[in-house]
Amino acid sequence: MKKDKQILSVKNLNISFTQYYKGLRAKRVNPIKSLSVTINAGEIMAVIGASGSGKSLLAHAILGILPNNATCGGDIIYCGEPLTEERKIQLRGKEISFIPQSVNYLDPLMRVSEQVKIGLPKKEADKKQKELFLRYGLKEKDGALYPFQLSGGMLRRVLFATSVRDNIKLVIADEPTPGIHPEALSAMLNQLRTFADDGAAVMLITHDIVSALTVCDRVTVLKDGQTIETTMAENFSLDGRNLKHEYSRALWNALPQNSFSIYKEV
Ligand SMILES: Nc1ncnc2c1ncn2[C@@H]1O[C@H](COP(=O)(O)OP(=O)(O)OP(=O)(O)O)[C@@H](O)[C@H]1O
Repeated sequence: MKKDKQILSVKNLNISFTQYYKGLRAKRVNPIKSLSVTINAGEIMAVIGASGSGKSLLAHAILGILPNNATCGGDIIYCGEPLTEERKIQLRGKEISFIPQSVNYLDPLMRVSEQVKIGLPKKEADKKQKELFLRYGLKEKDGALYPFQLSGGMLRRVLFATSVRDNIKLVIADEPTPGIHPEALSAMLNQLRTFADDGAAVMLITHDIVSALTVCDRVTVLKDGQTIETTMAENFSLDGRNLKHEYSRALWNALPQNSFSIYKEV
């Protein structure tokens, strides 16, 4: 895929909710007012902002998973065409990959190895699932477990592994890395870079801007449901301090780059 081609363009997104109380329409709230972001092929865009600024709602609007009481305005263009609700359903889990913030997206009644296989070509599913387990430090025996039997950090890795598929054009990663081991962090950030290097557009929603700056190309800042800044990662500064320059390079150098030596089965 040609790099620099625009994959995603969100223009003037507006989301409001009708809230009900005891079955009666009570009031409308409008947390997303005018939010715009574009992401090109080959690019990782970090989306940051305070809690409640609208990061997850942006992701959910793109993916078509807003609740029924939401009204959504503005334009979402994907590969040059409007991303209709029907196309969202068709492309989700195929061309459009989602790494959700909540581990509740995992099926509580399905063994984790089966969940990692969903959407993989049948012939290669077993082999690929084993590769993904190795890459994200999951042990073979973890595969036989159900989500409630895994630790929080392990669940994050399972969620991440379910997002790695062939032919992905857009990745929406909503806070994929909280509370995980440095080796898993390194593997996940490397995977996001690989998605982009293979031509995908990647949206990385996060509060961990120092980690994000190790891999992202640009940063979009949201405040109260609006885009207030989009800048190159190299130039991003907070209170006058250039974070990439001062911290992210050091973090990247400190992260383990050998995948999961300590997890390998003996
Ligand atoms: N179903 C809903 N009904 C009413 N308001 C909602 C609904 N879902 C989200 N909101 C509101 O929209 C705002 C943005 O929520 P969102 O989840 O996008 O925040 P966020 O930036 O992802 O926060 P965090 O960093 O804490 O995950 C919040 O004020 C939230 O309360």
